Amino acid sequence: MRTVKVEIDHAPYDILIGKGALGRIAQIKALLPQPRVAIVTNATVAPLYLSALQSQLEEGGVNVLPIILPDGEQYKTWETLNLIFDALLTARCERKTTLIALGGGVIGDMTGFAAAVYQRGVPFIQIPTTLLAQVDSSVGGKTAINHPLGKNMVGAFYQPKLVLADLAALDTLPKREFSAGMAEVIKYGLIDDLEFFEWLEANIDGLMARDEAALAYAIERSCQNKARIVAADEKETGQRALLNLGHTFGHAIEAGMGYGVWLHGEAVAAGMVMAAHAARIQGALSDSELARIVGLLQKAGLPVVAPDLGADRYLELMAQDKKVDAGRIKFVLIEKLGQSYIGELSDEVVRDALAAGCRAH
Ligand SMILES: NC(=O)c1ccc[n+]([C@@H]2O[C@H](COP(=O)([O-])OP(=O)(O)OC[C@H]3O[C@@H](n4cnc5c(N)ncnc54)[C@H](O)[C@@H]3O)[C@@H](O)[C@H]2O)c1
Ligand SMILES: O=C(O)C(=O)C[C@@H](O)[C@H](O)[C@H](O)COP(=O)(O)O
Ligand SMILES: [Zn+2]
Repeated sequence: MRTVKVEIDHAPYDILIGKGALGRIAQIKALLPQPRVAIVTNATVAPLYLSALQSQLEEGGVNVLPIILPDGEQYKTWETLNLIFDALLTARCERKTTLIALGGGVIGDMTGFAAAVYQRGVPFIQIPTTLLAQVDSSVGGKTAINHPLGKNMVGAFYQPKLVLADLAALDTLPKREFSAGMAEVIKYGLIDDLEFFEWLEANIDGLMARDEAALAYAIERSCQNKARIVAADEKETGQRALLNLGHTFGHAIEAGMGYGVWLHGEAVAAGMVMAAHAARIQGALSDSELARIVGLLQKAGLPVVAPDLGADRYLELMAQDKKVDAGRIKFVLIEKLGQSYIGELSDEVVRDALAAGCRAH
């Protein structure tokens, strides 16, 4: 079992990565202020992993309330969040009840938000079951729901007490969802870890074949990168925004196409290609470096051409981005291969990058 430590000073916590992490009941129990948990999951994950977790907790003397939500990004809403509160209140869950998120990023984001606000805050634990959730959404404490006008528009920063990333859970993950997780993995290489980007180029076949050692390394390195960035800037007053590489374009794709049509990771992949085009236009990337980024994303089974929503529609959607400051859109930009920064783009470069990102390669 690999352990990554997240050192946010008021709330340090561990990320355990490895086969069997889901069965680390002692670690969970040690953190419970009261032997009572609510496991929030969805209709797809429940039949796969809920009963094993629930029975092990119950055998350990923990009272378990399962809450099963509908599955899908389109359900990351106020209405679904309310189902969690309805269940917690009906079962008279108290302030010392711990919420456990068992599922992908949608479940993690909603459970974290529910934990942040239920009775003004209860403890929560992340048990991520998708690759994306294991490398990204379960770590760092961003929680949210979507709004028809924009992604993750209502939420809170609220850290989990523990993250259990069980590699065995990935065995049941559909290929398309696995690829979506790879987008966020590749993102870390492009943000500030050229060595990891090159390791990914060398090991992409093994990763796509879900080789256990390669996967464990990629998840650990991704979590280390995320933990380092979040520890330096938990509330995104500066450098944490680097984790948004490809997301300004990507969130516009998700909202513009209708939540759930493009998976988050797919939209981020096409968004990173748009960011790479902007860098190419500005001379920060060569043609061959742009081709390396596109090639790696393609080998990971990801789309590299964005839907053509029209530049004006993209600009309208991107104007809702949470990084907008005094009306100006801030982008995560590529300085060179393996190094990114936060900055602005001229209207002309944005339009050229949007047009290039929507054209076939
Ligand atoms: N908080 C953050 O820092 C952060 C970071 C990245 C993404 N996100 C958010 O995460 C969400 C995307 O997460 P996701 O890609 O995990 O999507 P998801 O939660 O929708 O899960 C993807 C699909 O896989 C299913 N699934 C989950 N685990 C499975 C398993 N082990 N076997 C079979 N099927 C399984 C789910 O039911 C779902 O149908 C988006 O809402 C995105 O905005 C948040
Ligand atoms: O943790 C972060 O910070 C991230 O930006 C990680 C992203 O992968 C993730 O999609 C996040 O939810 C996006 O945040 P948002 O603030 O743009 O909604
Ligand atoms: Zn993301």
